[in-house]
Amino acid sequence: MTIITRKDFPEYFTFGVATSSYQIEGATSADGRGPSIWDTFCREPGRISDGSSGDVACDHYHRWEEDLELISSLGVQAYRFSVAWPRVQPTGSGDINPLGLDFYERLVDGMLERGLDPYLTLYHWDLPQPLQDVGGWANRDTAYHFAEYARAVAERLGERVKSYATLNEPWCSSILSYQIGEHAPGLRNRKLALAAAHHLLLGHGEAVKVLREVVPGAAIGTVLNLNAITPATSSEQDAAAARFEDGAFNRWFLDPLLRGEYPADVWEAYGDDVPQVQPDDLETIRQPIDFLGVNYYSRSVVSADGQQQRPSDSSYTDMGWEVYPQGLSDLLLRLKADYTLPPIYITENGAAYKDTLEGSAVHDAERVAYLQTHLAEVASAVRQGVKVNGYFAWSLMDNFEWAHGYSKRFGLVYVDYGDQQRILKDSALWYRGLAGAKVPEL
Ligand SMILES: OC[C@H]1NNC[C@@H](O)[C@@H]1O
Repeated sequence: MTIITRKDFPEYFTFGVATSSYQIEGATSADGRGPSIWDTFCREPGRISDGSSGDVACDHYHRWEEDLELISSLGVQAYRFSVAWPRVQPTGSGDINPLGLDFYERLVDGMLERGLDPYLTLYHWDLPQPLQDVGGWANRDTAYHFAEYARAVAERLGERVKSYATLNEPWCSSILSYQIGEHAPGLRNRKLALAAAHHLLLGHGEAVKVLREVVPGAAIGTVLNLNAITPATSSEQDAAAARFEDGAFNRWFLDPLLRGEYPADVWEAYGDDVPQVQPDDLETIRQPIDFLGVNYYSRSVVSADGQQQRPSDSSYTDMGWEVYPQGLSDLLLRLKADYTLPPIYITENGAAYKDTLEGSAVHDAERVAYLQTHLAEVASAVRQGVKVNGYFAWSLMDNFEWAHGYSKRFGLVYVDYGDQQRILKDSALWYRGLAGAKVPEL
């Protein structure tokens, strides 16, 4: 296995860790926070594999100072976190809740005091429930409400926040949520899902306009989950299936954001389910961004019969995802070849494994290997000319893994949910050795 060191990365390269509000904060009714679609979803029987919710999670809302100390101890330069819209604007429109903004102001100031660069995500899936009551992202108005929420956050936090990402993984908050039904609000309607995807992208564009006005000195961008996609065999049928999957999963978001158009092949296949697009929408969506966040976990091996293939010579994480590091460099080189790109950040990369606490240690060798091999691919892509400015490990600590509840552990830090103790896994120690290393004299 390729052993990588800090000198494999450019001097300017940022190492960080990432989390999201609903997955770690808990305190779901504290200080004026309103209900989100995930609070609702978790109460619907059968939606969450272990019947849990984010009501307590990692209790980060109360333990944020301890957690900032933990992040700082990892030697990273940056912390990627998200703001809970329902804390800031409990109904999703109208009144702003100052106590909600107070929490994020404390958090951001706490980062700055510890020399951590705040990388903020405005929307990581916790939509205020009252907006869903009138259609959620399938309702075009939500895009405009999102821009006003972005204004409230940026006006309070300003350019103390180095980087503002509008969305996290719009494919998940539209297709997985409104068509596949695995995520909140748990609908199964492709027309609504494609409308939600369009309005998420429109909300991104409207929010970028607001952020350019309010925080012109901050970096502004968005975050997509993208897959490397491989046909199962060399047959034309499998190749066509892989092209379509690439179109529906990757290009459906990349093309509007970076080219101002939807992929024509996929648009045609969607027939009457395509979204209603107003004349100026795509110009709004395609505004220039300062960075593109890429979340990469695995690849898709696609066959014409629609079955996901599982190559027998690969290993798999606890999520059942193939460990395929080369897919990350393949993806980055493809993005460079096919698009005019802003700088890229790997805003999420990591793996769930069944971790075992042994005294006060977790020997997660598989996760160390996963991180090492994927970071080696990032270094390779950088050497080949892809402008990657940073990498955020998913996740800082074990947390609420959506429909899997607390049954999947992605953290570099183990969380004992019984007493909320945080315990550094071997992967945290390894990552500290890389991220915290002094940048070699060039
Ligand atoms: O499934 C692992 C992660 N993927 N991206 C979004 C995060 O919220 C997930 O926990």
